Amino acid sequence: MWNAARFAASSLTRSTRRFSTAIPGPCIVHKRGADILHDPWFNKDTGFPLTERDRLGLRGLLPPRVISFEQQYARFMESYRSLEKNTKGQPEGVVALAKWRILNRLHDRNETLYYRVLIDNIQDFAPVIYTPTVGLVCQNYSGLFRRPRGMYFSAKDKGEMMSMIYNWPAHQVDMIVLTDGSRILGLGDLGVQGIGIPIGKLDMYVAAAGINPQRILPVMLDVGTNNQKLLEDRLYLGLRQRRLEGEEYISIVDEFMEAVHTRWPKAIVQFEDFQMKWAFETLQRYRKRFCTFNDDIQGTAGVALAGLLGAVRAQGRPLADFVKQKIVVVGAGSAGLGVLNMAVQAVARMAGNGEAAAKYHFFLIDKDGLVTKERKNLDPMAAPFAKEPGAIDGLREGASLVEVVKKVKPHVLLGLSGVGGVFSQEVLQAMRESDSAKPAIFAMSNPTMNAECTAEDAFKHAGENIVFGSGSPFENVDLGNGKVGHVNQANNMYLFPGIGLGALLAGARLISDGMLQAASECLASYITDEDIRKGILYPSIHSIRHLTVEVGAAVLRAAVAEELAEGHCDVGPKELMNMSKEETLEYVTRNMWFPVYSPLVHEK
Ligand SMILES: NC(=O)C1=CN([C@@H]2O[C@H](COP(=O)(O)OP(=O)(O)OC[C@H]3O[C@@H](n4cnc5c(N)ncnc54)[C@H](O)[C@@H]3O)[C@@H](O)[C@H]2O)C=CC1
Ligand SMILES: CC(=O)C(=O)O
Ligand SMILES: [Mg+2]
Repeated sequence: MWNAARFAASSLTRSTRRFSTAIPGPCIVHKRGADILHDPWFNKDTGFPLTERDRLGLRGLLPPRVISFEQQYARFMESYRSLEKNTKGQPEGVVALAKWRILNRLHDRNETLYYRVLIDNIQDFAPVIYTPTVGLVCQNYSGLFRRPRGMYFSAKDKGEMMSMIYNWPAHQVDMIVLTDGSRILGLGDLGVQGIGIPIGKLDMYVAAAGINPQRILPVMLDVGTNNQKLLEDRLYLGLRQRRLEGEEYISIVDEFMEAVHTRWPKAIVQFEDFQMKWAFETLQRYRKRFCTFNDDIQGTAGVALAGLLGAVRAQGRPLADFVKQKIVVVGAGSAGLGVLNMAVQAVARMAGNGEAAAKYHFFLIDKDGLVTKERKNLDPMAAPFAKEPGAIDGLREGASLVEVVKKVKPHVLLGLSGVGGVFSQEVLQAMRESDSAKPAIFAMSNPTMNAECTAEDAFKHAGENIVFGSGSPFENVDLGNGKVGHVNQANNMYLFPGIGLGALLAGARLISDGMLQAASECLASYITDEDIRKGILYPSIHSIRHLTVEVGAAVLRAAVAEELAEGHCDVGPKELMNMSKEETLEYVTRNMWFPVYSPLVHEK
């Protein structure tokens, strides 16, 4: 297995590392000849040196000229840039899918080159392999399907999973992203087609956290779909049945979790894009037994909290003023409730009083308007945030968003509703009357068409003085006279890679609230006061690998402090405990994979 392609980590800076002359250690392969060319983990295309071609039985299977990694890289980028040029003016979706296809073909052929171009060009490529294009890919997945990636466990595999898990070719798996496809971004139930999400998230793990791509596993749990259009689609590749519910459903997830942990006891499982009821239920069910977390509930909450704290700083106020901020959260799903729970914990910590007082300033709105205690069938997860009807500015059960904003004059308006445009012109204009000198608007739903508002509309209607964040990327807004409205990408991608990396390198037994809080605080403190004054709440995606080192180290140190760290490979818990902050950063960086061609050595 590939274990030596690691770079001297201390040289990692905020900028991207260029081609190095350091000779990477060898990598053992158990294949020869054409089998290697067809294995994207080991394939180097025309980059195999002649001696290696001899060693591996490749002579004659490739054109004779050896092309260097740098030349291959340049050649790929040239094709990508000409594709961009040639598709100019074509519909957005067509261009997006064409870009995804060219990257996907490289992914399927040569992972080393793929991850290198991804890391170096993350700003250009993240929107293709992650949100927004990944949403379009999922919607069209059955038609786009050419080669499988990851594993599929279906309701038909009940009783077989313990043996199926051994069909995966890698001996070791560190990071698993699992979905059941029931709530893919803001696009709803996409059934088996949701596999694109675990693939995209794990690509971000490799690019940002340096997780070895041979040790990642995207997984789809196909328990059916309630999407009628898909059930009637003759091309649909998933089970053509309605979703399992209740005991039948949970027994499938249980069996999968047992199978994974039998084969890879230290693997971390990230739950992604589960509908709310199962998102919370599975989190409670597994978080104490396995090293697992729910990205939509916990990763999103950490990123949002960092943004909320940044918004306080942007107003020129001390952090302690967070307890006085009035925050309207639109969307009472797994993401919105996750954010509120974490924000309440933060307020309670800062104010040193009970959580009940903290909730006073938080307002929750769902598809039926303001959530109050009068709500029929009030969801128990939303109940702690339900307001006493009439108690605040006379606001009644089900009050509309615009009414709430007009009466509350919130410091922050945060959308996790999955509904595009729900921050209408009237709502945004009402934010001009906010009690904040610099109101914050977060339109966090994905993909772009599901964002609660566009960046342009936010600055146009709510005023130039806002801070703005969106889940999917938007261009900065030209405000005229040389002024720029900065757009932050408020996306859990700034935390989940570091959470997974820190937990992995700690050998954490589980992922605690303290570890998640450490991740969020690390992100919040990453931004300088000077940047905050410009409305910058999150780092540029260029810095994501550097940020992830810091987040990973913070998570690791929190695991050590809580005595949850059992050690990783040959680094035991005592050694982790004795590491200084700098040594922890160095340890994390040293263990991150970086794509270079390693000499391949064949072993039977
Ligand atoms: N930026 C980021 O990092 C993340 C963004 N998200 C996005 O958040 C969105 C929601 O995700 P979940 O909470 O998991 O979904 P969910 O389906 O659990 O919850 C959606 C909530 O929105 C409410 N809602 C629907 N229509 C509404 C309307 N017109 N006005 C007000 N509320 C309305 C629903 O009642 C429900 O409470 C998705 O679009 C997802 O892409 C989720 C996780 C991370
Ligand atoms: C970003 C993410 O996890 C979501 O939109 O679901
Ligand atoms: Mg998600």
